[in-house]
Amino acid sequence: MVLQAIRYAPGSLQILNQLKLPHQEEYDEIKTAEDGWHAIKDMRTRGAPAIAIVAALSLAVEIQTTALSPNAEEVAAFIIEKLNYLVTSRPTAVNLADAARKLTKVVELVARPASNSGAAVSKAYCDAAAQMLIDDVADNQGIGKYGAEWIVKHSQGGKVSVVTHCNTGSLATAGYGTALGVIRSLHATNALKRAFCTETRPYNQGSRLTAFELVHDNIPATLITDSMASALLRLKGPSERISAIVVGADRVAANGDTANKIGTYQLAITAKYHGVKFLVAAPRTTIDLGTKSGADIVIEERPGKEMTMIKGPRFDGVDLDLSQAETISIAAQGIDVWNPAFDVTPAELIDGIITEVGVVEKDANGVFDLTLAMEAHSESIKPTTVGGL
Ligand SMILES: CSC[C@@H](O)[C@@H](O)C(=O)COP(=O)(O)O
Repeated sequence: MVLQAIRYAPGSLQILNQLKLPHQEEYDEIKTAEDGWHAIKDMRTRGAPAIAIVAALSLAVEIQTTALSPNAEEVAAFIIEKLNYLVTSRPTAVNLADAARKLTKVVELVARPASNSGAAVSKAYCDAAAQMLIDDVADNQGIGKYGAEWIVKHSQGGKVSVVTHCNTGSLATAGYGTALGVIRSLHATNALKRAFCTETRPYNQGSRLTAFELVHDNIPATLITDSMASALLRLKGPSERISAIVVGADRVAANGDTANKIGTYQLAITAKYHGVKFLVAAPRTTIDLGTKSGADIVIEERPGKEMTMIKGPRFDGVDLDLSQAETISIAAQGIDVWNPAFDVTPAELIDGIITEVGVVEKDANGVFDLTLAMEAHSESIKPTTVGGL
Protein backbone atom coordinates (compact mmCIF):
# COMPACT_ATOMS: atom_id res chain seq x y z
CA MET A 1 0.00 0.00 0.00
CA VAL A 2 1.30 3.45 -0.98
CA LEU A 3 1.96 5.79 1.96
CA GLN A 4 -0.35 8.77 1.84
CA ALA A 5 0.22 11.60 4.30
CA ILE A 6 -2.42 13.88 2.77
CA ARG A 7 -5.92 12.63 1.88
CA TYR A 8 -7.99 15.17 0.04
CA ALA A 9 -11.36 15.19 -1.70
CA PRO A 10 -13.44 18.35 -2.16
CA GLY A 11 -14.88 19.18 1.28
CA SER A 12 -12.57 16.81 3.17
CA LEU A 13 -8.91 16.88 4.20
CA GLN A 14 -7.16 14.37 6.42
CA ILE A 15 -3.50 14.34 7.42
CA LEU A 16 -1.51 11.46 8.81
CA ASN A 17 -0.55 12.62 12.30
CA GLN A 18 3.25 12.40 12.16
CA LEU A 19 3.61 12.82 15.92
CA LYS A 20 2.09 9.35 16.31
CA LEU A 21 4.41 7.67 13.80
CA PRO A 22 6.04 5.21 13.54
CA HIS A 23 3.92 3.32 16.04
CA GLN A 24 0.41 4.47 15.20
CA GLU A 25 -1.12 5.48 11.88
CA GLU A 26 -3.82 7.96 12.74
CA TYR A 27 -5.42 10.53 10.43
CA ASP A 28 -6.54 13.95 11.73
CA GLU A 29 -9.45 15.79 10.14
CA ILE A 30 -8.57 19.32 8.98
CA LYS A 31 -11.67 21.47 8.50
CA THR A 32 -10.39 25.05 8.45
CA ALA A 33 -7.33 27.17 7.77
CA GLU A 34 -6.94 27.46 11.55
CA ASP A 35 -6.82 23.64 11.84
CA GLY A 36 -4.20 23.66 9.06
CA TRP A 37 -2.12 26.33 10.84
CA HIS A 38 -2.09 24.30 14.08
CA ALA A 39 -1.30 21.01 12.31
CA ILE A 40 1.74 22.69 10.74
CA LYS A 41 2.88 24.53 13.88
CA ASP A 42 2.52 21.36 16.03
CA MET A 43 4.45 19.32 13.39
CA ARG A 44 1.57 16.87 12.90
CA THR A 45 2.31 17.57 9.26
CA ARG A 46 5.81 18.68 8.24
CA GLY A 47 8.30 18.83 5.38
CA ALA A 48 8.48 21.84 3.08
CA PRO A 49 6.18 20.68 0.24
CA ALA A 50 3.65 18.99 2.55
CA ILE A 51 3.34 22.12 4.70
CA ALA A 52 2.46 24.22 1.65
CA ILE A 53 -0.07 21.73 0.31
CA VAL A 54 -1.80 21.13 3.64
CA ALA A 55 -2.05 24.89 4.21
CA ALA A 56 -3.55 25.47 0.75
CA LEU A 57 -5.99 22.57 1.05
CA SER A 58 -7.07 23.44 4.61
CA LEU A 59 -8.33 26.74 3.26
CA ALA A 60 -9.91 25.00 0.24
CA VAL A 61 -11.94 22.79 2.61
CA GLU A 62 -12.98 25.78 4.71
CA ILE A 63 -14.16 27.56 1.55
CA GLN A 64 -16.02 24.47 0.31
CA THR A 65 -17.89 24.05 3.59
CA THR A 66 -18.66 27.72 4.41
CA ALA A 67 -21.28 30.03 2.94
CA LEU A 68 -19.24 32.88 1.48
CA SER A 69 -20.29 36.21 0.00
CA PRO A 70 -21.53 36.23 -3.62
CA ASN A 71 -19.17 39.17 -4.19
CA ALA A 72 -15.91 38.23 -5.93
CA GLU A 73 -13.79 40.94 -4.29
CA GLU A 74 -14.99 40.03 -0.81
CA VAL A 75 -14.19 36.35 -1.35
CA ALA A 76 -10.74 37.25 -2.72
CA ALA A 77 -10.06 39.44 0.36
CA PHE A 78 -11.19 36.61 2.66
CA ILE A 79 -8.88 34.10 0.92
CA ILE A 80 -5.86 36.43 0.87
CA GLU A 81 -6.24 37.22 4.58
CA LYS A 82 -6.34 33.49 5.41
CA LEU A 83 -3.31 32.80 3.19
CA ASN A 84 -1.32 35.52 4.97
CA TYR A 85 -2.26 33.93 8.28
CA LEU A 86 -1.24 30.44 7.12
CA VAL A 87 2.19 31.70 6.05
CA THR A 88 2.93 32.64 9.69
CA SER A 89 2.83 29.00 10.84
CA ARG A 90 6.50 28.18 10.07
CA PRO A 91 9.04 30.62 8.62
CA THR A 92 11.96 28.72 7.05
CA ALA A 93 10.46 26.55 4.30
CA VAL A 94 9.71 28.76 1.31
CA ASN A 95 7.16 26.45 -0.35
CA LEU A 96 4.33 27.78 1.80
CA ALA A 97 5.07 31.44 0.99
CA ASP A 98 5.50 30.48 -2.67
CA ALA A 99 2.13 28.66 -2.72
CA ALA A 100 0.41 31.59 -0.99
CA ARG A 101 1.87 34.03 -3.53
CA LYS A 102 0.71 31.91 -6.49
CA LEU A 103 -2.76 31.35 -5.02
CA THR A 104 -3.12 35.06 -4.25
CA LYS A 105 -2.40 35.80 -7.91
CA VAL A 106 -5.06 33.28 -9.00
CA VAL A 107 -7.80 34.81 -6.85
CA GLU A 108 -6.83 38.39 -7.72
CA LEU A 109 -7.03 37.55 -11.41
CA VAL A 110 -10.45 35.90 -11.18
CA ALA A 111 -11.85 38.62 -8.88
CA ARG A 112 -10.87 41.40 -11.28
CA PRO A 113 -13.66 41.26 -13.94
CA ALA A 114 -16.78 42.80 -12.38
CA SER A 115 -18.93 40.09 -13.95
CA ASN A 116 -17.22 37.29 -11.96
CA SER A 117 -18.94 35.93 -8.86
CA GLY A 118 -17.62 34.96 -5.42
CA ALA A 119 -18.28 31.34 -6.37
CA ALA A 120 -15.97 31.68 -9.39
CA VAL A 121 -13.17 32.97 -7.15
CA SER A 122 -13.70 30.12 -4.67
CA LYS A 123 -13.67 27.54 -7.45
CA ALA A 124 -10.48 28.94 -9.02
CA TYR A 125 -8.77 28.88 -5.63
CA CYS A 126 -9.83 25.30 -4.80
CA ASP A 127 -8.87 24.00 -8.26
CA ALA A 128 -5.43 25.60 -8.02
CA ALA A 129 -4.86 24.23 -4.49
CA ALA A 130 -5.89 20.71 -5.57
CA GLN A 131 -3.55 20.93 -8.56
CA MET A 132 -0.60 21.54 -6.20
CA LEU A 133 -1.17 18.12 -4.69
CA ILE A 134 -1.09 16.49 -8.13
CA ASP A 135 1.89 18.48 -9.41
CA ASP A 136 4.05 17.74 -6.37
CA VAL A 137 3.92 13.96 -6.91
CA ALA A 138 4.85 14.36 -10.60
CA ASP A 139 7.71 16.73 -9.66
CA ASN A 140 9.06 14.26 -7.12
CA GLN A 141 9.07 11.45 -9.64
CA GLY A 142 11.14 13.67 -11.94
CA ILE A 143 13.53 14.51 -9.09
CA GLY A 144 13.84 10.80 -8.29
CA LYS A 145 14.67 9.87 -11.87
CA TYR A 146 17.22 12.65 -12.53
CA GLY A 147 18.86 12.26 -9.14
CA ALA A 148 19.24 8.48 -9.46
CA GLU A 149 20.72 8.81 -12.96
CA TRP A 150 23.19 11.47 -11.77
CA ILE A 151 24.38 9.40 -8.81
CA VAL A 152 24.85 6.27 -10.90
CA LYS A 153 26.74 8.27 -13.56
CA HIS A 154 29.09 9.77 -10.94
CA SER A 155 29.72 6.57 -8.97
CA GLN A 156 32.44 4.01 -9.46
CA GLY A 157 30.25 1.32 -10.98
CA GLY A 158 28.07 -1.34 -9.38
CA LYS A 159 25.23 -0.64 -6.99
CA VAL A 160 25.43 2.52 -4.91
CA SER A 161 24.96 3.28 -1.22
CA VAL A 162 23.71 6.68 -0.15
CA VAL A 163 23.14 8.58 3.07
CA THR A 164 20.09 10.75 3.69
CA HIS A 165 19.03 13.07 6.49
CA CYS A 166 15.70 14.09 8.01
CA ASN A 167 12.52 12.91 6.27
CA THR A 168 11.92 13.90 2.67
CA GLY A 169 9.61 11.11 1.60
CA SER A 170 5.91 10.56 1.07
CA LEU A 171 5.35 11.95 4.56
CA ALA A 172 7.02 15.28 3.78
CA THR A 173 5.49 15.78 0.35
CA ALA A 174 2.33 14.90 -1.58
CA GLY A 175 3.94 11.52 -2.30
CA TYR A 176 7.12 9.71 -3.44
CA GLY A 177 9.45 12.30 -1.91
CA THR A 178 12.46 14.38 -2.94
CA ALA A 179 15.73 12.96 -1.54
CA LEU A 180 13.84 9.85 -0.54
CA GLY A 181 12.34 9.88 -4.04
CA VAL A 182 15.91 9.59 -5.39
CA ILE A 183 16.45 6.59 -3.11
CA ARG A 184 13.12 5.08 -4.23
CA SER A 185 14.15 5.56 -7.85
CA LEU A 186 17.60 3.99 -7.25
CA HIS A 187 15.86 1.04 -5.62
CA ALA A 188 13.26 0.71 -8.39
CA THR A 189 16.00 0.58 -11.03
CA ASN A 190 17.97 -2.00 -9.04
CA ALA A 191 20.85 0.45 -8.58
CA LEU A 192 20.66 0.78 -4.79
CA LYS A 193 22.84 -1.28 -2.52
CA ARG A 194 21.81 0.39 0.75
CA ALA A 195 20.36 3.61 2.08
CA PHE A 196 21.63 4.95 5.41
CA CYS A 197 19.30 7.29 7.25
CA THR A 198 20.42 9.48 10.11
CA GLU A 199 18.38 9.59 13.26
CA THR A 200 18.10 13.41 12.78
CA ARG A 201 18.22 14.77 16.30
CA PRO A 202 16.52 16.39 18.05
CA TYR A 203 13.13 15.59 16.48
CA ASN A 204 14.12 12.22 15.02
CA GLN A 205 12.45 12.62 11.63
CA GLY A 206 15.02 10.07 10.37
CA SER A 207 14.51 7.29 12.90
CA ARG A 208 10.74 7.80 13.21
CA LEU A 209 9.68 8.75 9.67
CA THR A 210 12.36 7.93 7.09
CA ALA A 211 13.06 4.58 8.73
CA PHE A 212 9.30 3.93 8.73
CA GLU A 213 9.06 4.66 4.99
CA LEU A 214 12.14 2.56 4.17
CA VAL A 215 10.80 -0.42 6.11
CA HIS A 216 7.33 0.11 4.60
CA ASP A 217 8.75 -0.01 1.05
CA ASN A 218 11.21 -2.87 1.73
CA ILE A 219 14.21 -0.75 0.75
CA PRO A 220 17.53 -2.08 2.11
CA ALA A 221 18.38 0.46 4.78
CA THR A 222 20.34 1.07 7.97
CA LEU A 223 19.75 3.63 10.68
CA ILE A 224 22.72 5.58 12.09
CA THR A 225 22.93 8.35 14.66
CA ASP A 226 23.90 11.76 13.29
CA SER A 227 27.31 11.42 14.97
CA MET A 228 28.16 8.25 12.99
CA ALA A 229 28.12 9.85 9.54
CA SER A 230 31.84 10.69 9.35
CA ALA A 231 32.86 7.22 10.51
CA LEU A 232 30.61 5.74 7.81
CA LEU A 233 32.01 7.99 5.08
CA ARG A 234 35.55 7.01 6.03
CA LEU A 235 34.90 3.38 5.03
CA LYS A 236 36.31 2.97 1.54
CA GLY A 237 36.06 -0.77 0.87
CA PRO A 238 34.17 -1.64 -2.34
CA SER A 239 31.29 -3.09 -0.35
CA GLU A 240 31.14 -0.16 2.09
CA ARG A 241 31.76 2.92 -0.03
CA ILE A 242 29.16 5.70 0.13
CA SER A 243 28.55 7.29 -3.28
CA ALA A 244 26.53 10.29 -2.22
CA ILE A 245 24.71 12.11 0.52
CA VAL A 246 21.33 13.31 -0.70
CA VAL A 247 19.17 15.63 1.35
CA GLY A 248 16.04 17.72 0.88
CA ALA A 249 15.67 21.47 1.29
CA ASP A 250 13.43 23.98 2.95
CA ARG A 251 14.73 26.92 0.95
CA VAL A 252 17.38 27.17 -1.73
CA ALA A 253 18.66 30.74 -2.13
CA ALA A 254 19.51 32.21 -5.55
CA ASN A 255 23.22 31.37 -5.08
CA GLY A 256 22.48 27.75 -4.11
CA ASP A 257 22.97 28.15 -0.33
CA THR A 258 20.47 25.72 1.15
CA ALA A 259 18.48 25.78 4.37
CA ASN A 260 17.56 22.29 5.49
CA LYS A 261 17.11 20.30 8.67
CA ILE A 262 19.71 21.01 11.36
CA GLY A 263 22.67 18.69 10.83
CA THR A 264 22.70 19.03 7.06
CA TYR A 265 25.62 21.49 7.13
CA GLN A 266 27.89 19.16 9.09
CA LEU A 267 27.04 16.33 6.67
CA ALA A 268 28.10 18.54 3.74
CA ILE A 269 31.40 19.35 5.47
CA THR A 270 32.16 15.69 6.11
CA ALA A 271 31.16 14.79 2.54
CA LYS A 272 33.64 17.34 1.16
CA TYR A 273 36.41 16.05 3.46
CA HIS A 274 35.80 12.44 2.41
CA GLY A 275 35.33 13.14 -1.32
CA VAL A 276 31.69 12.02 -1.29
CA LYS A 277 29.16 13.78 -3.55
CA PHE A 278 26.70 16.03 -1.73
CA LEU A 279 23.34 16.63 -3.41
CA VAL A 280 20.27 18.67 -2.57
CA ALA A 281 16.96 17.35 -3.96
CA ALA A 282 14.17 19.91 -4.16
CA PRO A 283 11.26 20.88 -6.40
CA ARG A 284 11.48 24.32 -7.95
CA THR A 285 8.86 25.52 -5.45
CA THR A 286 11.70 25.32 -2.88
CA ILE A 287 14.03 27.56 -4.91
CA ASP A 288 13.74 31.18 -3.82
CA LEU A 289 15.41 33.52 -6.30
CA GLY A 290 14.19 36.43 -4.15
CA THR A 291 16.59 35.38 -1.38
CA LYS A 292 20.12 36.20 -2.51
CA SER A 293 22.06 33.96 -0.13
CA GLY A 294 21.72 31.82 2.96
CA ALA A 295 22.50 34.84 5.16
CA ASP A 296 19.00 36.16 4.36
CA ILE A 297 17.13 33.01 5.43
CA VAL A 298 15.21 33.16 8.71
CA ILE A 299 15.93 30.06 10.78
CA GLU A 300 13.07 28.81 12.94
CA GLU A 301 13.93 28.11 16.57
CA ARG A 302 11.79 25.49 18.29
CA PRO A 303 10.98 24.86 21.95
CA GLY A 304 13.81 23.44 24.06
CA LYS A 305 11.64 20.57 25.27
CA GLU A 306 11.93 19.02 21.79
CA MET A 307 15.54 18.34 22.73
CA THR A 308 15.21 17.57 26.43
CA MET A 309 12.14 15.30 26.29
CA ILE A 310 11.31 12.29 24.20
CA LYS A 311 7.95 10.64 23.62
CA GLY A 312 7.11 7.07 22.68
CA PRO A 313 5.29 3.92 23.73
CA ARG A 314 6.49 2.03 26.81
CA PHE A 315 8.76 -0.99 26.17
CA ASP A 316 8.33 -3.71 28.77
CA GLY A 317 11.46 -5.60 27.74
CA VAL A 318 9.58 -7.78 25.24
CA ASP A 319 6.85 -5.75 23.56
CA LEU A 320 5.85 -2.17 22.96
CA ASP A 321 2.70 -1.10 24.76
CA LEU A 322 1.04 0.96 22.05
CA SER A 323 -1.94 1.84 24.21
CA GLN A 324 -0.18 4.77 25.81
CA ALA A 325 2.69 7.03 24.93
CA GLU A 326 4.99 8.29 27.64
CA THR A 327 7.15 11.39 27.68
CA ILE A 328 10.49 11.04 29.41
CA SER A 329 13.20 13.56 30.22
CA ILE A 330 16.65 12.92 28.70
CA ALA A 331 18.55 16.00 29.84
CA ALA A 332 19.55 17.65 33.10
CA GLN A 333 16.74 19.78 34.48
CA GLY A 334 17.44 23.51 34.23
CA ILE A 335 20.00 23.40 31.39
CA ASP A 336 19.70 26.15 28.75
CA VAL A 337 18.86 24.85 25.29
CA TRP A 338 19.50 26.19 21.77
CA ASN A 339 17.24 24.46 19.26
CA PRO A 340 17.47 25.84 15.71
CA ALA A 341 15.34 23.62 13.47
CA PHE A 342 17.43 24.24 10.36
CA ASP A 343 20.91 25.22 9.22
CA VAL A 344 22.31 26.67 6.01
CA THR A 345 24.73 24.70 3.85
CA PRO A 346 26.88 27.01 1.71
CA ALA A 347 26.68 26.42 -2.04
CA GLU A 348 30.41 25.70 -2.18
CA LEU A 349 29.78 22.39 -0.38
CA ILE A 350 26.99 21.30 -2.76
CA ASP A 351 27.76 19.31 -5.93
CA GLY A 352 24.32 19.45 -7.50
CA ILE A 353 20.76 20.60 -6.96
CA ILE A 354 18.32 17.98 -8.23
CA THR A 355 15.07 19.45 -9.53
CA GLU A 356 12.16 18.02 -11.49
CA VAL A 357 13.73 19.37 -14.71
CA GLY A 358 17.26 18.09 -14.20
CA VAL A 359 20.30 18.43 -11.96
CA VAL A 360 21.78 21.92 -11.72
CA GLU A 361 25.57 21.90 -11.45
CA LYS A 362 27.96 24.81 -10.96
CA ASP A 363 29.45 26.62 -13.93
CA ALA A 364 33.19 26.92 -14.62
CA ASN A 365 33.41 29.67 -11.97
CA GLY A 366 31.90 27.42 -9.33
CA VAL A 367 28.56 29.29 -9.37
CA PHE A 368 25.04 27.84 -9.53
CA ASP A 369 22.75 29.52 -12.06
CA LEU A 370 19.30 28.50 -10.89
CA THR A 371 17.45 30.85 -13.24
CA LEU A 372 17.80 28.34 -16.09
CA ALA A 373 16.07 25.63 -14.07
CA MET A 374 13.34 28.04 -12.95
CA GLU A 375 12.57 29.00 -16.54
CA ALA A 376 12.81 25.49 -18.00
CA HIS A 377 9.90 23.35 -19.09
CA SER A 378 10.32 19.77 -17.97
CA GLU A 379 10.31 18.39 -21.49
CA SER A 380 12.94 20.81 -22.78
CA ILE A 381 15.68 19.73 -20.38
CA LYS A 382 17.79 16.66 -20.81
CA PRO A 383 18.49 14.48 -17.77
CA THR A 384 21.42 15.26 -15.50
CA THR A 385 22.83 18.71 -16.10
CA VAL A 386 21.00 21.95 -16.62
CA GLY A 387 23.55 24.29 -15.05
CA GLY A 388 27.15 24.41 -16.20
CA LEU A 389 26.32 23.69 -19.82
C1 LIG B 1 10.92 17.22 1.12
S1 LIG B 1 11.09 17.82 2.68
C2 LIG B 1 12.58 18.76 2.76
C3 LIG B 1 12.77 19.39 4.07
O1 LIG B 1 11.59 20.07 4.42
C4 LIG B 1 13.14 18.37 5.15
O2 LIG B 1 14.36 17.79 4.89
C5 LIG B 1 13.14 19.08 6.45
O3 LIG B 1 14.10 19.72 6.80
C6 LIG B 1 11.88 19.04 7.20
O4 LIG B 1 11.92 19.69 8.44
P1 LIG B 1 10.65 19.62 9.40
O5 LIG B 1 11.08 20.50 10.55
O6 LIG B 1 10.46 18.19 9.78
O7 LIG B 1 9.49 20.21 8.63
